[in-house]
Amino acid sequence: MARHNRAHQEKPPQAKNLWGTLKRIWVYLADSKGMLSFVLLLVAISAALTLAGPFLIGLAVDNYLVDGQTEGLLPLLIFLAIIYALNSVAIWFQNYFMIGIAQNTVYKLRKQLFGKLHQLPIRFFDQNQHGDLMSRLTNDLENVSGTLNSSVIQVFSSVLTLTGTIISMIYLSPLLTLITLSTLPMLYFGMKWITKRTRVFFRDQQKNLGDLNGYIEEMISGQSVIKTFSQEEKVKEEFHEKNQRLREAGYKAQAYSGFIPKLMNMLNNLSFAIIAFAGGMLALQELVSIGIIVTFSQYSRQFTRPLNDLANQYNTLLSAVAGAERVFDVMDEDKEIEATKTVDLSSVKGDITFSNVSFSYDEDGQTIYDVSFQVHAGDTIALVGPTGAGKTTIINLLSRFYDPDAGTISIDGQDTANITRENLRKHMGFVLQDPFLFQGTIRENIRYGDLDATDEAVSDAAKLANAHSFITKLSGGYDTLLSQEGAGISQGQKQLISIARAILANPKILILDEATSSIDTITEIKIQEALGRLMAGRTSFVIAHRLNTIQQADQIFVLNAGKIIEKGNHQSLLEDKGFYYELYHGHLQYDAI
Ligand SMILES: Nc1ncnc2c1ncn2[C@@H]1O[C@H](COP(=O)(O)OP(=O)(O)OP(=O)(O)O)[C@@H](O)[C@H]1O
Repeated sequence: MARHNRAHQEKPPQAKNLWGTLKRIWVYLADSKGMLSFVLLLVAISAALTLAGPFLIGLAVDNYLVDGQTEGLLPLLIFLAIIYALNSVAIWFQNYFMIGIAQNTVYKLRKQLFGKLHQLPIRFFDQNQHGDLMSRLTNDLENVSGTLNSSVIQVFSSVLTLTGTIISMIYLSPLLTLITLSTLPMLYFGMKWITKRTRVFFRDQQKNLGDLNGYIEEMISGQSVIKTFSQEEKVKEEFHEKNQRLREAGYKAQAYSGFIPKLMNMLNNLSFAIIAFAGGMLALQELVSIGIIVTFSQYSRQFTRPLNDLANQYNTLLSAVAGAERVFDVMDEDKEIEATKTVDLSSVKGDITFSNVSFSYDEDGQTIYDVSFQVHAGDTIALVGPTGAGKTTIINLLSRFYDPDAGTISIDGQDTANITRENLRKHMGFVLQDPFLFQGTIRENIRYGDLDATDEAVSDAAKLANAHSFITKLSGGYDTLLSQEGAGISQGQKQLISIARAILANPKILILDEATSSIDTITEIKIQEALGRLMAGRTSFVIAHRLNTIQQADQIFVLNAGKIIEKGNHQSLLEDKGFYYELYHGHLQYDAI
């Protein structure tokens, strides 16, 4: 079946919602509320200990060092050492528990995102680059996890330390506090200038990373096509372009955010100089003590550090929010909707009716126009017509990969819109041109048709599918491990395995997409024979490319430009001397017969 992968459709740039996204992340974090409270308590303890250090050093200077009195100094220093040691222990525990919380949160996000992918319609996968989706599940989530690990603690600790430091400073000397804080406006405007730019660049960086990953994924899966068409140079060029774009976005994001520590450092030194100078002047007038100047010089670093941390965290936070937004974007996609009142089809006969079905993939143009037909249970229907006529689309509608815009499709008289997709597809089997085999043994791949099947049932199905003899000739037999996508066995053998899988699933309705690629005559005969057995007693829709399938079909639907233009069996259609007759005699270009 031709799956037309549409170019990745970019949504128009939207005002991204920082607080909204943070709130959504909080909902996940809130599940570990108890643990988080404990971490925050530890953060508060270590913030208090951080404040106590310089305060005690100031005391030591004023009470002991300035007076030259050493008695009592030692216990004070021991006390100071204990405070610093306790602080380290508290910090270690904060990190330890926070890593657990972050991992839990991202585990839940990952689980939900992966779950959501399975609820999305095929349309979504047609419209989004697969590698980009993978990037959301890996890079973007990793980004969120990394930030949670560090940011939550940093932000709380910075806010507490900052508030505590300023309160202590005001307590010690309001005047010196005012002088020290005079560098703040410079800091504020500098930061504003930088963060305004970095936010855009971080988003760009994540987007370009997703784009590059998507490209790499596609190029790795399409390696054989690239090689057969000698497109290596073009691919390298395209890669180079995307790689360059990522480099530029990354460079800008990092370079601008790299200014932040430099700016902080400069202001740090400046405020240190201001304290030394202004403090010295005040001390000369006996307005402050030497101890207070020492405490202030420590505190000034202590308040620029949390500010620095906050600013750094703000950037990491922005990049994580950009990642989280990309995750939430997928989570917010509309799920496939099932009817509220569904009928349960436990068994089906296989009568199928299309009544005035119309459908278009997008607003650009209609794909299927007013298609109506009736199929009796057990019949074989061949869908023929030029490429792009709508054969695959008819199948997509029947199996509800897409729903019609108008008209109804029914099975045994039941509108399929009222049957859940899962229920519907239980009664359908697919044998596609390029069967998808998973990494695993041949047995597991056949058993995919019915997970409860015994080994004996698997080999019986393989026998009916003419696959048994080639499987037993493989050195590993049924336990032969197939590498990804079934590499390691031939195209014809893959077909036989997929037929065995369909036989095991035992569906009432079959969808067959005949391979157009040439398969050697012996395998071809084996496939035809196996298909004959598989189709017996089932309603079969065949996107037919082979003459004998078409000739033996009970009904042939000739499609052209989304309409069924002729119906009948091979003989009657030839007698009509219409489109089919022309196709058959090669008067019309038709690459599928
Ligand atoms: N996912 C999609 N999104 C948008 N348009 C699509 C999509 N899939 C198919 N189309 C368009 O719908 C039309 C019918 O396509 P369809 O795949 O049904 O043709 P087909 O008869 O099966 O062709 P082929 O024999 O080449 O497989 C084509 O014009 C195609 O470009």
